[in-house]
Amino acid sequence: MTRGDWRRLDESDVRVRPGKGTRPRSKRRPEHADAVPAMVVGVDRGRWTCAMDGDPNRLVIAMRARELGRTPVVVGDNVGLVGDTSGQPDTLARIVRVDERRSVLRRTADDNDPFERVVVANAGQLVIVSALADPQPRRGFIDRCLVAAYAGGLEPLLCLTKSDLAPPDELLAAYAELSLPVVVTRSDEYPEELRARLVNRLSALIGHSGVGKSTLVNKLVPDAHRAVGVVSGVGKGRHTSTQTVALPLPEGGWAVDTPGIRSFGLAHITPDDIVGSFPDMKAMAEECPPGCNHQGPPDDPDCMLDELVRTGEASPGRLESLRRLLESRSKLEEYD
Ligand SMILES: Nc1nc2c(ncn2[C@@H]2O[C@H](COP(=O)(O)OP(=O)(O)OP(=O)(O)O)[C@@H](O)[C@H]2O)c(=O)[nH]1
Ligand SMILES: [Zn+2]
Repeated sequence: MTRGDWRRLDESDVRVRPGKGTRPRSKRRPEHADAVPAMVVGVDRGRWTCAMDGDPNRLVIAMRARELGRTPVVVGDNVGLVGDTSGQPDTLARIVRVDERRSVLRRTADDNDPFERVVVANAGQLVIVSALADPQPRRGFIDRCLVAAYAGGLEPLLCLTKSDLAPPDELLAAYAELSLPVVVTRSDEYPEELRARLVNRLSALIGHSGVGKSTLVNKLVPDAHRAVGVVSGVGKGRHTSTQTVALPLPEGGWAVDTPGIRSFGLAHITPDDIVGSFPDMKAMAEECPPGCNHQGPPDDPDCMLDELVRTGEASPGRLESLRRLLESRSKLEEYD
């Protein structure tokens, strides 16, 4: 997603958001025909930092136009801006359009906020950062991240850090059957493979505190602190350490740090939402009885996925891995 082609992934973006069929459009369209495209890279108290044309060097601060009401606008959203888009100090543009999202990462409702919320839009990739030791890896957490990724339309990438402290073999074996890309890093080596996988994409990074996420981000985005500073300067000086921000990668693309996400919204995800991300399973799952949870016998004795193993189209381990994920969807929160 270098500048210029950052919106090309889905041309349908250019349309006004669908789903408002009853409202006459003729009134709104001429007014916003001049709206310029931008990507949201930071949000702070009613102010959105937007990169014009996806260019990290052309940041503009915007408010949400009144006509959008409370339409959520989150990091990664592609928006249309009108008004003062000069980016000069003390100027404010208006967001008049939010394009349809290609993917969504949701966080769970919590005590202060009963609604599940989208925290990152349009990320192509979810980088699940887990240390191999100190802190110990937590399979339950990784599984829940995978479910959130598959259901939200993001490709997962497992990033195992601190390989100087423990070998990755056991975890690699646990996820081998999911054909999931994995990179292994240690802080005394440059994370070359990870860098290559982030170029020209919008990637969200998730991981527990202490796994080495900041260490990685600081290597990948040499001026990360400055970039974050730009965003925090926007909303009257508040600390942004708990904010989700998109950091520009030197070669193009963005890494979205998500320090604010403590758990994922998995409540409304169905087994089919997850199975849909497995091309080799999807078609067969459509042959299952209605309401099949794809767990196999005894709960789902007629699940057709077992057929894939019988015919040798899928390995028993792969089906088992998928079922473990399906199960983790309904498990209690393990992410603190
Ligand atoms: N041995 C070893 N230590 C590492 C490695 N990467 C990071 N650390 C250390 O682990 C600790 C946590 O690293 P951070 O990068 O701050 O971790 P984080 O995930 O950003 O944690 P928060 O800042 O709390 O969100 C620091 O003391 C790092 O020096 C590594 O590859 N090997
Ligand atoms: Zn089934």
